[in-house]
Amino acid sequence: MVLLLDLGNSRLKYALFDGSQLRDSGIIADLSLPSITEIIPTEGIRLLAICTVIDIPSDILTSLQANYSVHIIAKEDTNLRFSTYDPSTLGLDRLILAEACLSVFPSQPSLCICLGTCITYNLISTAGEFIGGAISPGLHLRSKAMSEFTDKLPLIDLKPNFTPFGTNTNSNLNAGVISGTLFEINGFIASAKKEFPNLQVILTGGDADYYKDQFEIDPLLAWKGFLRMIPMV
Ligand SMILES: Nc1ncnc2c1ncn2[C@@H]1O[C@H](COP(=O)(O)OP(=O)(O)O)[C@@H](O)[C@H]1O
Ligand SMILES: CC(C)(COP(=O)(O)O)[C@@H](O)C(=O)NCCC(=O)O
Repeated sequence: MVLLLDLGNSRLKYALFDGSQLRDSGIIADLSLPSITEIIPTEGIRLLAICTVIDIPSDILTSLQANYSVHIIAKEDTNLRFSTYDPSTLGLDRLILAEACLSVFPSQPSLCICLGTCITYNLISTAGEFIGGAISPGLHLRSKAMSEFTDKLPLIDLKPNFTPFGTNTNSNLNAGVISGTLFEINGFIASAKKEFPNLQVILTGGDADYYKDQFEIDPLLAWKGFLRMIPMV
C-alpha cells in the first residue's frame, strides 16, 4: 500500500491506496510527528509519498525517512511539458492536478480549477503542455480578508446562494464572495475557450462543492495525478 500526503495551506490530506484502490482518506490534525504517525498503518506501507506546498520541519521529515521509504513529489516526476511556462516555482499541488488532467482528459484540453486556500486555474493542452494559469484568493480568504481589513464587515458563514445582489450587509458579502467567484470562474473559462473551444472544465479542492450544481467536480482529482507521479517499485 502507498500512503499519499497532500499538504496544503489549510488542510493536510491523506489517502491510502492499495494499487489504484482507495482504502482510506482523511485529514491529518496538524503538522506534527504524532499526528502524522497516527494515520500511518502499522504494517503494509511500501511507500510514503508527499506532495507539499508548505515547509515540513526537518526533524519530522528525518524521522519519517528513518522509518519509511519516503518520496517527495518534485517537478521531475511529471509527464507534463513546459515549453513556454516557467515551472520553477509552480506549486506541486497544481502539478499533480495538471498531471491528473492528462489521464482524465487524454485527448482534450482542460482547465482544472482548484478551490482551496487560494483558487488556482491550471490550463493544459491536448499535447500535455502546461499552458498557463492564475492564482486568486480562495472563498474563505476573500471573506476573512474583508472582515479583517475593515471595521464594519462581519465574518459570515458562506452559503451556496447565487443571488447576484444581496439586500443586507451579510447577503452582500455572500454575493460578493460566492457569486463574485462564479463570475470569475466563468470569465476564465470563457477566456480559455477562445483558444480551446473544446475545453473540459473540472473543479476540485475543499470549496469546490459550492459550485457542484454549475460544474463537474472531482474531489479525488489530486490523488489521481499524485498516483501517476510516484515510483512503482
Ligand atoms: N475542516 C476544515 N478546515 C479548513 N478548511 C476547511 C475545512 N473544511 C472545509 N474547508 C474549506 O476547504 C478549504 C481548503 O481546501 P483544500 O483544498 O484542502 O485547501 P488547501 O489545499 O489549500 O489546504 C478552506 O478554504 C475551507 O474553506
Ligand atoms: C498557489 C498556492 C498557494 C495554492 O495553494 P493551496 O491553496 O492549494 O494551499 C500553491 O500552489 C503555491 O504555493 N504555489 C506556488 C506558486 C505557483 O504555483 O506559481
